[in-house]
Amino acid sequence: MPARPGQPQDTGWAGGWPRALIFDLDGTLVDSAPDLTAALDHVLATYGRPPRGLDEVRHMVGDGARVLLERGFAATGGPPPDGIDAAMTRFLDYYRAHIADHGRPFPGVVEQIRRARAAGCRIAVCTNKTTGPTTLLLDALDLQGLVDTTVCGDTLPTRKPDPAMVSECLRRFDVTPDQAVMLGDSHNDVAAARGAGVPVVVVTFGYTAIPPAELGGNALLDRYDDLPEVLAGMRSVMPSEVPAG
Ligand SMILES: O=C(O)COP(=O)(O)O
Ligand SMILES: [Mg+2]
Repeated sequence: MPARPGQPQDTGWAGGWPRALIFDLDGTLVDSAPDLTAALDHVLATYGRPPRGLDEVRHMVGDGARVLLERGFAATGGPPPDGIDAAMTRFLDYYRAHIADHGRPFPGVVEQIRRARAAGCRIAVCTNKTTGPTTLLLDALDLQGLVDTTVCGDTLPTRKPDPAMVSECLRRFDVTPDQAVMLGDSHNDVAAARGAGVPVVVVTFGYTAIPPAELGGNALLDRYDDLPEVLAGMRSVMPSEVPAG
């Protein structure tokens, strides 16, 4: 809403919450690495390759399943003999059947989403995962009802780190970049958010191989219980909070 002369600018934040929170999925909203590891190691085993295990696989997540598979094969002797598409089919067959055997929303995130929604904030999921597994995962964890829109790795021609997916979330919610906050765990999230002009909170419990503090986010989040405090700190330094006129 444009500010009237002499009135403070309406930034759209209400009750300490922005108008939109844009969540990355793997490593930010859901601790999905154990199921992704099981699926990757299952596929590798069918090719006689050794498992990679959770500690290694968690750092391979964030660029979509195909890249995860490519990384898994690269670490075990090279591409699959029948091609990556055949391996992808095996991966998706297994992953769909075991989408949330172990995966859970990170502690506290559901409560914070409920609080944000009660204050009128809308929730987007912005993930490089494709739409099929994303929908299955959100359904399996009863998150679908808490999410207003999802923009997935196959929604647009480009994926994160390109900013288009984040801009698409803003467009769907009809909000400006400073009325939204992105939460992510990787370089891809920070680059996409920054490219779209959206401030970004980096969670410190995600899957990045780069130390979270070095990703260049606006703030770090160690646990979801701290989210209101972290947002309050970010809001106090946002230029749009300076009263207009
Ligand atoms: O690598 C993936 O499958 C997607 O990862 P993201 O949810 O962190 O974007
Ligand atoms: Mg992620």
